[in-house]
Amino acid sequence: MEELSTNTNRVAPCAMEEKLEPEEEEPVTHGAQPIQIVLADQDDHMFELNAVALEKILMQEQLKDLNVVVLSVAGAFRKGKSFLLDFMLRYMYSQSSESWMGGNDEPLTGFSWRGGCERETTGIQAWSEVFVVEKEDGSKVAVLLIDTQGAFDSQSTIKDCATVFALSTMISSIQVYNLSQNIQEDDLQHLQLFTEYGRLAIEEVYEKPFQKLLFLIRDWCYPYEHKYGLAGGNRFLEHRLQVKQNQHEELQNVRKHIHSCFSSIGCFLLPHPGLKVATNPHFDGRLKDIDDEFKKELQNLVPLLLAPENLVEKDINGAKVTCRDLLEYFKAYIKIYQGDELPHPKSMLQATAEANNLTAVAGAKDTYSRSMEQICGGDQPYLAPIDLQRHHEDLKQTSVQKFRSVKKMGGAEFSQRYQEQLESELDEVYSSFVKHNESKNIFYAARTPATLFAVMFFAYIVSTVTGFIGLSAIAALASLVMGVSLMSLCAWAYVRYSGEYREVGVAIDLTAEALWEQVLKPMTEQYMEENIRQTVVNSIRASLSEQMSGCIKT
Ligand SMILES: Nc1nc2c(ncn2[C@@H]2O[C@H](COP(=O)(O)OP(=O)(O)OP(=O)(O)O)[C@@H](O)[C@H]2O)c(=O)[nH]1
Ligand SMILES: [Mg+2]
Repeated sequence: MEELSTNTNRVAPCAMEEKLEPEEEEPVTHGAQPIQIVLADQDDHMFELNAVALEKILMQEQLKDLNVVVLSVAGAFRKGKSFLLDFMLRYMYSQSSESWMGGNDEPLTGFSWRGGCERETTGIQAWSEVFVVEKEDGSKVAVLLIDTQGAFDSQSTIKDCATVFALSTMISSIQVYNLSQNIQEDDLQHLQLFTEYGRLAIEEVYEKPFQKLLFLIRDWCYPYEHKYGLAGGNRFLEHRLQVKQNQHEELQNVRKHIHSCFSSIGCFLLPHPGLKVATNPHFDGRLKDIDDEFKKELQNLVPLLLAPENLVEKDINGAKVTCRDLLEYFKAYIKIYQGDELPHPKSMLQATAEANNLTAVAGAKDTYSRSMEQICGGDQPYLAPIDLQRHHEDLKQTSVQKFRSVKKMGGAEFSQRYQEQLESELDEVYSSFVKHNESKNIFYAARTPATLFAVMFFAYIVSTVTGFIGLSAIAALASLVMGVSLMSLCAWAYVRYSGEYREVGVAIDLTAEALWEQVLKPMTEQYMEENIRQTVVNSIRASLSEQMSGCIKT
């Protein structure tokens, strides 16, 4: 785990040249305000970049070519993210002073924060003032502070939460993962899911796609086990993220994934700020209402992230990113999340239920295919179509029954969709079995040459008769048809023999089939019908005349 140290240095806040509309009427700090750079649409769950506002922040003349440091705070909703960022703002505005935390009676302003159980921040907000910090080597960097929509509120889908978290991880160089009381396994699983969603959007992934991650545990209640602050936090995290030999693969994978995503991971344990902060509706952020222990640790935490020597410049694929570049990256990343190319992250139950149902569909389909293979597979002889259909219906029913008998998550209504999918997939498999079976029918196989022969014979008759009576134009046309049919027949025979030019063979088959279906088959059927009719009429006549002669005799 990386050890961080504190220090102070010169800072010049750089306000936007043009005043931007604040998102809401919130108190402003030093004439600056939070700017909504990513807007969340509540109804269609889409995110939109406010490119104009972001451009105004990042493309200021004195900033655009400076390397950028982006600190973003993300995590579950209502856990004090915006509150913490406002202390960071205080530090950035007055870090030369030891008393950067401000006076005891000063209300806390900046990013909008409040008590209560309903969410406050939506989408992604940036502080309109970008701070220019001179590092120890004399180089200047631009520091941008970002606040994000809290995850897991009652209005956001898992995809919304994943999108905000992934965007925050992708654009930041320092990501603060704000947690409450402990690191639970589901916190790690969500981090894995969300960072994977971010990694998926990056085209070329080098070894570690993201930079610094700080687990910030609020309301830490176990200082007797691991002390407050970075050292205690890092020891605790080391213990939590340890990959052990006898650990279940699932637990190992989460840990390996997190290690593989960030180049530096740390943890800070922050004490509870006191009951006034947590429960008093009139608390407005004054230091006098906050517990001393919390203030002491906060005094250490903020410089660990934002002191000049601790600033981590944003780096993508080994190249430093300037404010101007960051704007372009932001535009590109948001486009990916607006498109359809990425899979939709789902809730654990939904993903598990889908996997259960898909496995049951695959199992049932496999049973059907294996049984059908035994009935009409490659080695089996031709089967009468009516028998084939009967087998299909029986096996389809067995297969659906098998699907229904497998225990699946998600409920009956959910699995009905998969049953329908199974039925339509079975019908598709059946139609390919039908084609395969037909190809074994010698008459079916001979249909193309028979049709071509019939055409040639008919054309020969027409050509001879019309030639004889002097209709030479029609005779020539009939000879041409005969020649084309003969050539088609030769070509078809060659394709069937050699297996080359298969598309020519398919075209000839299709033409012959059309001729068969449209002309020859109706003619044959008509002829057969006529024959049958004639036979029936004759037999009725015969039996009638027999009866009549019997009557006359009696
Ligand atoms: N228990 C506890 N409460 C805190 C802490 N820090 C701030 N709060 C309180 O938590 C409440 C919510 O603070 P916000 O900063 O608005 O929380 P948020 O995480 O930004 O919330 P959303 O914007 O809705 O995601 C406020 O009443 C704060 O006083 C902390 O460390 N522990
Ligand atoms: Mg907030």
